[in-house]
Amino acid sequence: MSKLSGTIIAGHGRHYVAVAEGQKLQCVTRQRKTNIAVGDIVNIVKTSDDQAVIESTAERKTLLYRSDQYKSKLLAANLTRLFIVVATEPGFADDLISRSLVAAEAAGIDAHLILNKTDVTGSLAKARERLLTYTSLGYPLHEVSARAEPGHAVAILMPLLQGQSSIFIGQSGMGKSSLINLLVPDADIAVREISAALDTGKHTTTFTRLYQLAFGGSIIDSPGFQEFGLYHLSEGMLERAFREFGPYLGGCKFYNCRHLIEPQCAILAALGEGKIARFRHTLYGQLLHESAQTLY
Ligand SMILES: Nc1nc2c(ncn2[C@@H]2O[C@H](COP(=O)(O)OP(=O)(O)OP(=O)(O)O)[C@@H](O)[C@H]2O)c(=O)[nH]1
Ligand SMILES: [Zn+2]
Repeated sequence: MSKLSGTIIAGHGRHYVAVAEGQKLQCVTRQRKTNIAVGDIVNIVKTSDDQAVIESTAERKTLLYRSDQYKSKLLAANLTRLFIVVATEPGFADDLISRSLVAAEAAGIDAHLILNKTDVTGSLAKARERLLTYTSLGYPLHEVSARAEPGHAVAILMPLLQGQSSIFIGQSGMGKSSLINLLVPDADIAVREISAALDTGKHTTTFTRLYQLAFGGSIIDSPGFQEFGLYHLSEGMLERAFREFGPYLGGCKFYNCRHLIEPQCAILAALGEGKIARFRHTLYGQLLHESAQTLY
C-alpha cells in the first residue's frame, strides 16, 4: 500500500477526487463525518489503481466558508487569492462584492477584482465609477474582455494566477466561465472526468472543482454565486474585515464599541464625514446582526 500526498479537487457527499502524482484518484474517508474541502492537502493510501482512502488532512493555510442557512460550511482550503468577476453588464451587486471581500479579508486571502466585457463601452464608465469604492480601498482592478480580446485577458491574468491558489467567484452572466475556459482550455474534459469519478450523474456542474494550471498554480471554480459563510466571524474579525475602518479602530470612547449607535464612535464620525461609504457600514451592521443569529 503506497502512501501519497494529494490535493482534493472536488467532493460530493462522502466521495472526493484527489490528484496525486498527476493522477486523479477516487477517494473516500474512513470516518462517516467528514470535514474536507476542495484545495485540502491530504495523505492518502491507494487501495487500487484509481482508488484511495483519505487518512488525514494537512494543516490549512487558509479556509473559506460558504453559507448554508445560518451555518458556515467549508468551501475551499489553502487559497491565496480570490478574484471577484464583475462585468459592464449585466449590473453587479455591491452587497455581494463586499461580502466576498469580507470573506477574503477574514480568511487572510488576497482579493482582486476583474472587470470583464470592457468591449461593452456604453456601460464601461459607469462600471468603473462604481468600482472606485473598492479600488480606493486598495483592491486591485483588472480590466479584460474575454470575448473581444481573449489574448489580452490571458496575458493580464496569467501572471496573477501563476504560483497562486485562486478562486473565481461572480454572479451569473459576468463571464466567469468564459474566463476560466480561456485559462483552462481542457476544463470541460476535466469536469467530465471528475463527474464520472464522483458519480454525480446529471449534476455535472454543481460541484466546486479545482483546476491545476499548465503554467503553475490552480483555479477553483464554484458554480453559481456562492454566498460566503460569514456567521463564524466574531465582532473583532468583522470590524477588521472592513479595511476603511482601520484608521479609526481604537478611537471610539468605549473599548467594546460596536460602531452602530454608540456615542463618540470614531467609525460613526468618519461615516458622517463621508469617509466611509454608507452601504459598507450598513453591510457591517447587517453582518454583525447575522453573526449573532448563528445556530451553533
Ligand atoms: N460582450 C461580451 N460578452 C461576454 C464577454 N465574456 C463573456 N460574455 C458573454 O456573457 C455571457 C455570460 O458568460 P459566461 O461565461 O457564461 O458567464 P458566467 O459568469 O460563467 O455565468 P454563469 O454560467 O451563469 O455562471 C455569455 O453570453 C458570454 O458569451 C465579453 O468579454 N464581452
Ligand atoms: Zn465605534
